[in-house]
Amino acid sequence: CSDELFIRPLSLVLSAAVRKGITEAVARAFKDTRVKAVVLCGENGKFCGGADIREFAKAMSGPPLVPMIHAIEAGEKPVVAAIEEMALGGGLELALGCHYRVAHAKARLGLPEVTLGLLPAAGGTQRLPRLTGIPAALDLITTGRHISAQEALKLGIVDRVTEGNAVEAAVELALSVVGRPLAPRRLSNHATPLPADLDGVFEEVLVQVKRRARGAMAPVACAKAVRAAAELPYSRGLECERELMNTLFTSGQARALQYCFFAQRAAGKWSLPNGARWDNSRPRAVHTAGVIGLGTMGRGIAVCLVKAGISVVAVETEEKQLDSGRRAVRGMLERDAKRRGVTAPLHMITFTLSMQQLRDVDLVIEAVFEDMALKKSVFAELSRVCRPNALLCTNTSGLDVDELASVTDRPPLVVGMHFFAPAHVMKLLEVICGPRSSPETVATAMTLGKRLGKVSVAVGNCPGFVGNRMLKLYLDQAHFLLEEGASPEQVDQALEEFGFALGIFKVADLSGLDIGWRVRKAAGLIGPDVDPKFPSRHRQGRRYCPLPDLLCEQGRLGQKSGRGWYLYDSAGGKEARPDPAISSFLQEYRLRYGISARRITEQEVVERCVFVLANEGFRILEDGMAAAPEDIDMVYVFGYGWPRHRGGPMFHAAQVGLATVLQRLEFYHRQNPDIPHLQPSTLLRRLVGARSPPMQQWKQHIRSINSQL
Ligand SMILES: CC/C=C\CC(=O)SCCNC(=O)CCNC(=O)[C@H](O)C(C)(C)COP(=O)(O)OP(=O)(O)OC[C@H]1O[C@@H](n2cnc3c(N)ncnc32)[C@H](O)[C@@H]1OP(=O)(O)O
Repeated sequence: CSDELFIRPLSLVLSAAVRKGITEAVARAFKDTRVKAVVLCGENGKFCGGADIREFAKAMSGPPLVPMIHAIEAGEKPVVAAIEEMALGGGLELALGCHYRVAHAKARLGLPEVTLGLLPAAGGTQRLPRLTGIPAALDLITTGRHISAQEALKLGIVDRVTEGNAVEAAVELALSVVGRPLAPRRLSNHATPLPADLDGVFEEVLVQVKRRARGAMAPVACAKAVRAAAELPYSRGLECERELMNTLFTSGQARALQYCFFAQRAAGKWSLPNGARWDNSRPRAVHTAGVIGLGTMGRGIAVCLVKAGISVVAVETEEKQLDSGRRAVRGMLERDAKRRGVTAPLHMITFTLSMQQLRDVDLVIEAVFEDMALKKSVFAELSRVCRPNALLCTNTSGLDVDELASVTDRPPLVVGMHFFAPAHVMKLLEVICGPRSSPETVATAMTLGKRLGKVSVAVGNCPGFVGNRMLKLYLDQAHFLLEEGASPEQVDQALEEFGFALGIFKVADLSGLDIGWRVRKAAGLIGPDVDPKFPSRHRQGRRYCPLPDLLCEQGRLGQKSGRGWYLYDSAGGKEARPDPAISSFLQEYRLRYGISARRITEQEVVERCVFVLANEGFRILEDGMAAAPEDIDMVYVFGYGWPRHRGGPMFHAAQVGLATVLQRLEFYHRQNPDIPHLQPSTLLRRLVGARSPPMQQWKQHIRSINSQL
């Protein structure tokens, strides 16, 4: 209409073209005497997803965001942001520069820059604290969490929430405020409301952010920028925001986190050598699912399915297990519902001892004990019981999916779905594509994973798949380092300093040392021919470390037994304490085998553990067990506590420099010629020979296109 001007950003993100469009249109609107007020809204019902992250890697072009937002705020006509669906990052900062904000009830708002290694540097760290106060701003800016429109209303971030059309509501508001003074609506004019104990608030936040993301720079910089809003006038606060942003922007951490953003999305775009892809294979609808086995994994999987709105039939073999499984699953669902203020969907799950109850389900996820014979008998039975087109999935963590498929009447409908414990919490799902899994089956498993809130990564069918195949070698290095002179706490500390959520020995204690023990027995590494008094340090033609076996023989099984690599207060105790008994045990061991302990540096711990991961990643790429380095990285970031701000083992190798990684591996291999996995992989050598091309080009250097996917 003639008295208003609608300005529509062109896309989801504030690209150079969109910034240009907004800048020019706002200037026109402010000049045009017919225009009384301005409403900013997005295209296709989405306000704005923030700056265009892809532009960060390029030279800056188009009008910068800060002056654009400043011009809006300084304008003499009211500007109202109509927030539909989302206002994130620079999008929310743009809205904060407007004089009023109206949000649709379903909209999400947030400043997720910290998750990209950045801070809200378009005035967000200065305007938000002035609006909400310090504690709320610190929370939103240092975590990057998205909030609902209702929470935004409570915090004062939006002025109105509507169930109806947000643009119409914004127009109504805009027209109603024409002529009112704008100065009080300019957030940069506001004084920041200060909490009584300012120092205490910041100290607490710094402790929290350092605990949450070890070694990550951005959350600390975010807190510093908010502190500037508390202590400095707006313009000086803005300078501080800019300086902090400049440091972050060029950091390796920001590059790694932005890489993770795109890698996570790329992992969903799977493809198989037969031409089947994410965009040409239709997933099946899944309304009902069976879960077999209600141990730790089965319980978590059942909870995920129910929470995603899928009816579940949960099967156990004995009344006792069924009862404890039922109690555990119901408890988890009830606690979750209570947290979210909703009713627990207990009616969506039935518990039974009869496999027959699975006859009508769309898909079954088997989560029984990791034993091939047992799993085969379950799959043979499922073949008889389930309807012919039901998908059969196994939650194996490393067994041959094709061997399981071979006992069924439907190999194309068999696929691996490897969840990570606890399955209702951990974000990773490895989808194991057997050589006979059909495109539709793979598409269904990948889509189901997404529906369960997981990051699904398609991987090939080899022992341990991607994650555990690499983990084995990482763990081996840690054990060898103990033999050579390190202590578990020294290794863990180095890895935690690097950024891992937990050191490898703490992880091993948490998972239970008997798991690996069983796997080694099954692999024939432990057996009657091993001398119990003096177990060999060489098995199957390579160096072998019997330390974890010796621990298991002593009943030190980890946290659950109160003792493992660490000491715990009681069985199941959480706090890991260094155990002097382990120190003596290691000394005696070295003495017995004539190993003279040497001083091991933090650098050696990290390089050997981390480079061996990347080295195996290169072998996985060569073997065609993962389609791209991004997939390997996402497995590690979402399943193995790899620090996201280091991008993943493959990204880290590229960032350190492939030539350096090669040279360090060669060095360690020369020192340890009996550890074949320290020998640099062919692909790594070839990439270094080709002058370390960027990751997107690595595929071109894989000689035999040997994809198992
Ligand atoms: C001076 C500095 C000022 C400001 C700094 C910033 O604003 S940094 C950016 C802050 N914004 C974000 O972090 C939001 C990132 N995006 C998202 O969280 C989600 O993409 C979103 C917007 C909630 C939409 O989610 P949805 O699940 O619907 O889609 P999907 O994630 O698959 O994304 C669709 C495609 O859009 C691409 N994309 C999304 N956001 C951005 C972005 N900010 N920049 C560039 N590209 C973006 C995404 O990669 C997908 O494309 P694809 O080709 O499929 O990878």
